[in-house]
Amino acid sequence: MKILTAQQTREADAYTIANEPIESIDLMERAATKCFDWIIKNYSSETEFSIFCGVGNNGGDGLVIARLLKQANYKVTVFVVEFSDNYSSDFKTNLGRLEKVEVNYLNQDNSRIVLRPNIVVIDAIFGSGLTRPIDGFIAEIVHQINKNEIIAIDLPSGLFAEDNRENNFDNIVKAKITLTFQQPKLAMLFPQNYFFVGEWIVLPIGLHQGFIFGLNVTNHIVSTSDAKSMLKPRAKFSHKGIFGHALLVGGSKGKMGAAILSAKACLRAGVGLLTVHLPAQGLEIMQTALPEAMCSVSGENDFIADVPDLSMYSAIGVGPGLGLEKQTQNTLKLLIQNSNYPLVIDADALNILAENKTWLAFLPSESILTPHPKEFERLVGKWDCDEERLELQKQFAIKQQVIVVLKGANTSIALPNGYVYFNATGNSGMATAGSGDVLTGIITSFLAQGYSPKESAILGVYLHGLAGDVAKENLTEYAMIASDIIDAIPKAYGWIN
Ligand SMILES: NC(=O)C1=CN([C@@H]2O[C@H](COP(=O)(O)OP(=O)(O)OC[C@H]3O[C@@H](n4cnc5c(N)ncnc54)[C@H](OP(=O)(O)O)[C@@H]3O)[C@@H](O)[C@H]2O)[C@@H](O)CC1
Ligand SMILES: [K+]
Repeated sequence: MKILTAQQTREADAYTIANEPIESIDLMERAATKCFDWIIKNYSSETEFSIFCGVGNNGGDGLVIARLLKQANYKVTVFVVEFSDNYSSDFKTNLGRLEKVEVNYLNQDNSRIVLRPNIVVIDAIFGSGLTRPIDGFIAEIVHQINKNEIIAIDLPSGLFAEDNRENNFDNIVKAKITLTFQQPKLAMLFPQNYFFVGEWIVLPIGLHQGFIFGLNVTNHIVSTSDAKSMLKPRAKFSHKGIFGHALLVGGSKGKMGAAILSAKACLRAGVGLLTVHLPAQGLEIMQTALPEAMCSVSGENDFIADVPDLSMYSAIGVGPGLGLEKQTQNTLKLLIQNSNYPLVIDADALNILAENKTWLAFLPSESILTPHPKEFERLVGKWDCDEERLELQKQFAIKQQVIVVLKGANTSIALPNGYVYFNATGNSGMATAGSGDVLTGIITSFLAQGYSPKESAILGVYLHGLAGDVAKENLTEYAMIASDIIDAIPKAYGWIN
């Protein structure tokens, strides 16, 4: 699904109004009704709401929600934040339609409000029309409402939809929930903004699909239907050769578990055959822990010191538990030089690359690098904010012609053409030892099965997160461990299929 900028959203609104066609006031009614429907499903009729409305169209949404909640017998008070006397036309119309609701006007001379702690605030002060950081009396209002539970409409007021580098973070609404129209905004996907956005929920409002289809957009969010459309059916009359032969290179003394987790995830994700290249001491461990995997054994006992014959494999993943021995580093160099197709590179393999940046130029194009933020920092240096981090990620992917999977909440996947796909599955329980090794196994599995590098990265990250969500349902995010993510892969497949 495309992530439109605020400007593109305005264009999509205008195009929808002109070509659906629908009156602007009716589109507002449709959007706000979606919010109302969500609110009444999630808040009992005992709830008391204070709705803070600006005088633009975000405020107009707030007024429609106030009217509908009042009609449904909720207790509702409206506060109009008069930042301008230039009311939008749809705001004016909806103010006229409001009946039997107390309306208070707040401005420069009168910005005092008293809110009891149990009141739920609906924030409709600013949406996508914000043009500068909030200050003055509006900032005072924001500070006061921030003490209460807040549902933000479209965006938390004060947060820009994309870039917040110039913003004043003291004066932004801190929502518990953000009900956002049509698609998440880029700023909602940055971990730094979680504090303001809370949990975001997308409410489709029927913007013109043909118009959105034609837009050139670089940022995307992976939806369930995107994942479904990528997943290939498994033919009835198939044999294991059809589903590829993956090679995983990993393991060292004390870190053999990482190779096992990766290997098991690779098999669970559906690869036909798997060989793991291991230090000699890993042979018995792997054969006992995972009889389905074949082993190729390095000459050294404690670490990997040579590259196996690569001719029979359809994909290679390297890194889990690899260690940083000098001979292992040379092995990685040879692997990079000798591989004719993209590699999946993780963990210690990334750390070795960070120490030997000249090797980056030799990576097979469309190789998939899967760093967590600290590993990415070792590759590209420090950043000040999430906007800058995303820029660095895109630039790195374009310059090296690789795919960068930057792991974290809303893992982002940057492609060699600069396009970025954000993932929305997964949860904090996945921040646990071995979770990354599982991801490497899954992505390598998809590559070996004949998925393109782009599909392997996007689908791999999606399935990994979804398996984490399945595991969370059964085990809570406190208690789950990496093996649980692997065990949940079958059910996660069931959710996509
Ligand atoms: N039909 C549609 O299009 C639909 C739109 N929808 C809804 O409309 C929302 C967008 O509405 P919008 O464009 O009216 O912008 P909104 O955020 O309400 O405010 C704009 C006003 O704020 C002002 N202003 C900005 N920053 C300021 C500041 N720091 N301090 C003070 N003032 C400031 C700015 O003034 P200016 O910058 O011109 O001085 C302008 O007057 C969108 O988020 C969604 O909720 C949905 O109903 C679906 C259908
Ligand atoms: K808002």
